Amino acid sequence: CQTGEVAADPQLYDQSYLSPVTIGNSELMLDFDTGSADLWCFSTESPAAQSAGHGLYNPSTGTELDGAFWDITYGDQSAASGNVFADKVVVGGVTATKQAVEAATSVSYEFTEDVASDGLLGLAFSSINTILPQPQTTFFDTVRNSLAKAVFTVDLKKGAAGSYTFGYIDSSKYSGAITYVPVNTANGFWQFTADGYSAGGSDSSTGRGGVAIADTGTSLLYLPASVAKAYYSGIQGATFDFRQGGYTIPCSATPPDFNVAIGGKTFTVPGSYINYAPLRAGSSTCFGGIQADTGIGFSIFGDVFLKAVYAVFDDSGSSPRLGFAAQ
Ligand SMILES: O=C(CN1CCCCC1)Nc1ccc2c(c1)OCO2
Repeated sequence: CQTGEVAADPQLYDQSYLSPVTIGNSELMLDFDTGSADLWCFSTESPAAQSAGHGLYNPSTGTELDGAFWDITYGDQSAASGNVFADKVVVGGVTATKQAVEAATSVSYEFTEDVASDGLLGLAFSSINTILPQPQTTFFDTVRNSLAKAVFTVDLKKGAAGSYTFGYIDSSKYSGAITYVPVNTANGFWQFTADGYSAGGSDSSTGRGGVAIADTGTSLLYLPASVAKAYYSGIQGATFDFRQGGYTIPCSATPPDFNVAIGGKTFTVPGSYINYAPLRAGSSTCFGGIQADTGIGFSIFGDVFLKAVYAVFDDSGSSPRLGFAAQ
């Protein structure tokens, strides 16, 4: 019965969180992403112009999956593609002896520029793995039956190292009870329904809830346009800046706390988390941590929300469920 824990190191402004993973005989820093289902990394096959500064996987330790290839495009239109090897992958002591490791032969500039990240480790459902002609399992699905309990947990923090655990829930990491809600796996995401939202101390709702996904790979909190609009209407100097691609606020603002009702419980995102980051170094205008989910099709509970809670991704029962507790 395997269990394990690995650190989640925040990158600048908590834009993403990176964790050490041993693949074959190299240790790489990967972005654990509950919003996708591919484990891919920069490799010795990647063009040098794209992989400069990144840790590389050397497929010589693996066994090539003949004829298998992968090609993924994320919601922010970043992309990567390549071929596939079966190799040993170890995360916090939890070992998958033959994990599908997707070696990149091409990546978009967003990944080239993010020199701290050597790739992604997908933790969504294997139904959306992009390997063709035969999709392969995520790391969690590969090791699931060998775990003490078929769960992983997410404990991200603002500006500090958090952790992911596999195979167990750590009661020292949260307060109060864990509130569980059912997950709809039809789209391959950890998808659930949020009941409603409100701002500040008031219980004046900023809007009804809706369909949402828990996504560690997305930095911000994308909500229905009406909820985002109502939230920013309470902040002096807040504006929707279409050139910046979303709501901005004065960096000097103190945004109100943001409350989310899930499973009949209310979880609070401190207002400071929503004063996300200066548009550019030294700017006095900041990008908002809450943005509209217009065009996405569902809300995205990314890191701005997840770093305010302890989250349990539970596939140990008859159907998957998500648990949330106050941190
Ligand atoms: O693409 C992502 C997350 N993605 C995770 C892998 C690394 C690159 C970023 N999130 C996302 C998903 C939907 C979106 C969006 C962003 O912006 C608008 O719609």
